[in-house]
Amino acid sequence: MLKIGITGNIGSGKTTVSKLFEVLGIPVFYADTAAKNMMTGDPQLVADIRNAFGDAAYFTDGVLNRKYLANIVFNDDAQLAKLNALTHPAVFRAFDIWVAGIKEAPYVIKEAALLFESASYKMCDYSLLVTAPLKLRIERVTRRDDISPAQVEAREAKQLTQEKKRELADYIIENDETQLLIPQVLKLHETFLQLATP
Ligand SMILES: CC(C)(COP(=O)(O)OP(=O)(O)OC[C@H]1O[C@@H](n2cnc3c(N)ncnc32)[C@H](O)[C@@H]1O)[C@@H](O)C(=O)NCCC(=O)NCCS
Ligand SMILES: Nc1ncnc2c1ncn2[C@@H]1O[C@H](COP(=O)(O)OP(=O)(O)OP(=O)(O)O)[C@@H](O)[C@H]1O
Repeated sequence: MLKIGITGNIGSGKTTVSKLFEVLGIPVFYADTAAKNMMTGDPQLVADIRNAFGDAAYFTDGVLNRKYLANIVFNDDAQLAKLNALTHPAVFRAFDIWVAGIKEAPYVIKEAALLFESASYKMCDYSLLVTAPLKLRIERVTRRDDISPAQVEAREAKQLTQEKKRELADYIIENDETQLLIPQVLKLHETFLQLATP
């Protein structure tokens, strides 16, 4: 099964692009959502996170306290590395299980914020980067989330630069609002269908 990894820096539009591929019938695995599901649903991971970050990482009803955790990890590289070391292996395993369960698709997509940083692109056949200028990405994320521009920039600083990712990516979608997204997605869909044809 052909595997395409979709990534992009914070606010680039990788989830928006992934949803367009879903509309075309392509199964998409959302690594970040999988991570979050396991961070509340996998008892071993929950115990590890409580041990590493304290019981305050969870509300009393078991919901992950994302603000608390974000405040710790996005202000301290060692803490972020600790969280990544706990969550990423679990996400990798979940992706393999998910792919094994897909029977009838020409190709599948893994959407992951940290595709290149976590080396999970090595488990994909091709990578697709969604890009947009930082100013626009900050505007998008502060409009979408309860987060300040400085907090968006702090997260951006924890990710490989967009320029570095341009060098690593096999395909690029420019989501800077000068080009429409849908035609770019349709063109790549055709390319991936051809790549998937034996
Ligand atoms: C720290 C958490 C709780 C903060 O939650 P919050 O709702 O504030 O942010 P959200 O998850 O929506 O992430 C928004 C964006 O932040 C950036 N981001 C998230 N996790 C990371 C990370 N580990 N390193 C760098 N940037 C990150 C990404 O651009 C992401 O798309 C959450 O991001 C998390 O659980 N991260 C660990 C899981 C993970 O590594 N996910 C990344 C892909 S697998
Ligand atoms: N071309 C576009 N035009 C207008 N709004 C857009 C466009 N692309 C994305 N957005 C909006 O910008 C915000 C960020 O997009 P999206 O959530 O897809 O990005 P992301 O890369 O997955 O973000 P994050 O890294 O924060 O998870 C969303 O609110 C989305 O609706």
